Amino acid sequence: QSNLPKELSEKYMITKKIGVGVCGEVKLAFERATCKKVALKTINKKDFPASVGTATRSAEREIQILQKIDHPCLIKTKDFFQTDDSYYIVLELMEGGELYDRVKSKQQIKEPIAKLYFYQMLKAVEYLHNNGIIHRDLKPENVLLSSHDDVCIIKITDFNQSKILEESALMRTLCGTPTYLAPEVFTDAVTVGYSRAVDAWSLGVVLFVCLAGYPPFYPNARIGLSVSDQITQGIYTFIPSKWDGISDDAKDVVKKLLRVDPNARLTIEEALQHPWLMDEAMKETAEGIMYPKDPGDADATADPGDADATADPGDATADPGD
Ligand SMILES: N=C(N)N/N=C1\CCCc2cc(NC(=O)c3cc4cccc([N+](=O)[O-])c4[nH]3)ccc21
Repeated sequence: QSNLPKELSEKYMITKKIGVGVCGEVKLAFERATCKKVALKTINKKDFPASVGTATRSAEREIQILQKIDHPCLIKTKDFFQTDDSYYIVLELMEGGELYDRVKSKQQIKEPIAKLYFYQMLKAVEYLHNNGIIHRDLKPENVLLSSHDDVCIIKITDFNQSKILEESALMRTLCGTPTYLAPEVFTDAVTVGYSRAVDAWSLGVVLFVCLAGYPPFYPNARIGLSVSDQITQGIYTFIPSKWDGISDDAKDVVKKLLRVDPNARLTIEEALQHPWLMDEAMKETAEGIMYPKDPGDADATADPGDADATADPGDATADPGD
């Protein structure tokens, strides 16, 4: 093990590599005191945005978010170390690995399972949005599965691109008397504050990939249309051979999330009210694994030591769009 922090190797025995991410790797580790299995994610500091200043700030913002969030479908950090060139984050083990690999190996995920995973993603992103956090990088690589079983907990990870919404100057302006306020300030206000809609779009793409086994937007899907043209024009195809066995309700959710106009796009709340998600059996299963009655069968019993240091939202830079 290259220059690991002493405290880290004293507390954990690090063994084999279990996942390789674009930025750093994930290794299986054992907490020496309890013999409990954990995951150790290493993130090279050089993988954060260029100049040192913002790198540390963006890294600190992510660590802040990771330590503040508390939801069954969001990754929980158990410990944290750093050296000059790397961050070492100890996490709950997610033995099912990335949703990306599950979709790749299964080609298409059965509709009821895709719905169970999608419901959990919606609940996790609903929690983030209610806490003024936008993920901005939702994709199958950032959705982890707690086990190899179809019915399992999913957890969203990687808050590298996340933004914390804070009260904006525009909000303060709109609270004052508008005597001297130009009309465009009001019209602009209608569209600003929709940056969270990007997460709804991304979940639409993730759902499409889980159900169909191929993405809605990809090179040469339409001759002469680049991927970004396909996206900005909202052009994609439900290939019959892949979609024939899938319900119209499922297709309808995808259509309403993949709306180019963010104001017309389903919000997370609206998606949770869509007929496709009005499935009591699925919800019962989901709530049962998210909030197990008997703490014994919790996937990772919360360690009382996991103090959730609440970050002050004012600390981070808000997305100018907000
Ligand atoms: N990039 C960034 N700035 N923040 N990223 C982050 C923030 C810190 C948490 C975090 C965790 C992961 N990934 C895992 O945990 C994980 C992947 C995986 C694959 C197979 C098996 C297991 N497992 O059996 O556990 C796995 N755990 C990927 C990115 C990030």
